[in-house]
Amino acid sequence: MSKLRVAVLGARGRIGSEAVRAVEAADDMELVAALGRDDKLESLTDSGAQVVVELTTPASVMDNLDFCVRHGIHAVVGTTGWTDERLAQLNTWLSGSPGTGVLIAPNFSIGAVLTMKFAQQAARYFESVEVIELHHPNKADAPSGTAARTAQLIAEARREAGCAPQPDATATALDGARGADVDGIPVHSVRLRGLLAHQEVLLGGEGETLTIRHDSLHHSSFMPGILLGARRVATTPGLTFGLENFLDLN
Ligand SMILES: NC(=O)C1=CN([C@@H]2O[C@H](COP(=O)(O)OP(=O)(O)OC[C@H]3O[C@@H](n4cnc5c(N)ncnc54)[C@H](OP(=O)(O)O)[C@@H]3O)[C@@H](O)[C@H]2O)C=CC1
Ligand SMILES: O=C(O)C1=N[C@H](C(=O)O)C[C@H](O)C1
Repeated sequence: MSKLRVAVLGARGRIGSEAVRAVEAADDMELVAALGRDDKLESLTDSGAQVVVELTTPASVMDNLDFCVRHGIHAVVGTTGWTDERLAQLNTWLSGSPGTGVLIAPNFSIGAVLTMKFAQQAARYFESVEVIELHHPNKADAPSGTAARTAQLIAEARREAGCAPQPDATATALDGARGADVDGIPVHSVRLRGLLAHQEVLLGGEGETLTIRHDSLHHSSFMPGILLGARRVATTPGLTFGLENFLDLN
């Protein structure tokens, strides 16, 4: 059977360099291009890449996906910075290239995907919910894509269950003291040398709290999800948001 021809964009970055090694080690894949900021996107078409793994920066990802979709190259995207406007733009591009698949995964690690699912399940049963994400200080953005997605999922679950807004009578003396407001859920970002990627969801009710915590201790935690995404995206046309769509979590 022929191997899946995979290219990595952002190949010299923290997660991109790990993805290069993971693709090289996969028996069913061939790494056909490993590109950095100054490399030409035409290398993707020249090398016959079928799937691109996009691990660059929020400033670069849209141009890269525009190129991929125009050339019918499927993409597995870990890069953060997704807004409704960006998703709408991507969907417009995809509508002009009906066979092409794009997976955007706010987080590729199974533990983080489960954290989001568990938080979504628990959200309706507690009066208060807050999200704390903790990352290395070189991370480009805050809050993390995972925390933003977690907060959105929690907010949706609470709306569907008819929950009241959570109580918070604080008069803040300093801007930011209560974190960022993501769809009504406070999200706090910690940047600390020594950390990699961590998240806690704190839920509180009368006389009890529940904490759901996940720790990515090494970039290897993201690799099974990236490889799964690369194997599945070519047969899943259109936009898929979240690795959970490729997992059987029931
Ligand atoms: N979804 C997930 O599970 C995960 C997502 N991420 C996300 O992935 C992204 C990258 O993170 P990280 O590896 O830590 O960041 P790094 O800064 O370490 O790596 C980004 C790399 O992308 C390169 N780059 C920038 N622009 C382009 C371009 N136009 N074409 C090709 N390469 C380019 C950079 O090159 P240069 O150094 O020359 O600027 C750099 O090597 C972030 O958005 C991060 O949040 C990270 C981990 C897991
Ligand atoms: O930049 C990182 O490191 C990570 N980025 C993603 C995010 O913003 O959620 C995924 C993970 O948290 C690591």
